[in-house]
Amino acid sequence: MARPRYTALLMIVTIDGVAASGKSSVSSGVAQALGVPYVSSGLLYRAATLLGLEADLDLRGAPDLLNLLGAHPVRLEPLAGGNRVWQGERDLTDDLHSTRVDRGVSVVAALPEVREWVDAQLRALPEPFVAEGRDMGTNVFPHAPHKFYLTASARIRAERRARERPEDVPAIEADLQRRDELDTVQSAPAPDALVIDTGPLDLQGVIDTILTRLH
Ligand SMILES: Nc1ncnc2c1ncn2[C@@H]1O[C@H](COP(=O)(O)OP(=O)(O)OP(=O)(O)O)[C@@H](O)[C@H]1O
Ligand SMILES: Nc1ccn([C@H]2C[C@H](O)[C@@H](COP(=O)(O)O)O2)c(=O)n1
Repeated sequence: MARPRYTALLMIVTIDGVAASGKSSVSSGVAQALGVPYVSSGLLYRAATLLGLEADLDLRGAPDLLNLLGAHPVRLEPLAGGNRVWQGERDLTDDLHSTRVDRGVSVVAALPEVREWVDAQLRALPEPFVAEGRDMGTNVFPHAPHKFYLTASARIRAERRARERPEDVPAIEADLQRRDELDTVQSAPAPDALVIDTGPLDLQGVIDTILTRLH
């Protein structure tokens, strides 16, 4: 294997941030530059939400949700170009970013039992990787040597998301602000994380900002 260009190659890099701050896109770009997978922790919360919705469960009911997840295990496949989430042979990935999942996932993510379920899967993954989410640098991988936290105004984030979805910006902005509030508990930046306001930067600019700190 060629000599690593970045000191982070053999470690964990955490990229946390608020909803639609660019975590997945930036993590994918950083991971591809490093030649390592990136891990999208939010997808596991989204998968639990989707399966709970499909089973018509009360998303506040941890026991039924955990029974469902135990009976039909979910697997996160971290790849440098993007994550896939499987339940048996079923690829759930393309159904995880719907508005109905968006509107239910904060409820599921607030359940301690579901957080333990997610954290156990993340900590079992073989290093190195880039881990993105809300609490990678605070709770899941507190000893990671390289931590980043992405922010941007709700309006800027909504404008970016509107390019992906046929919804108007004010509606998306309101949804993002609601999710920000619901996710506040687990979304604070780690004290040793570099906070990056992505508002003035394009996507590559954010990726480069991070890579320059990984040499
Ligand atoms: N700095 C940037 N400049 C312009 N567009 C960006 C920037 N960062 C991300 N984007 C775009 O904003 C949208 C949201 O990014 P992304 O899905 O990576 O955010 P996220 O934080 O992972 O979202 P979620 O919290 O919903 O998982 C995507 O279309 C992405 O390409
Ligand atoms: N480590 C994490 C990752 C995500 N969540 C919550 C926050 C969101 O409401 C939801 C989906 O995350 P996203 O795909 O938008 O990054 O899951 C969390 O609590 N902790």
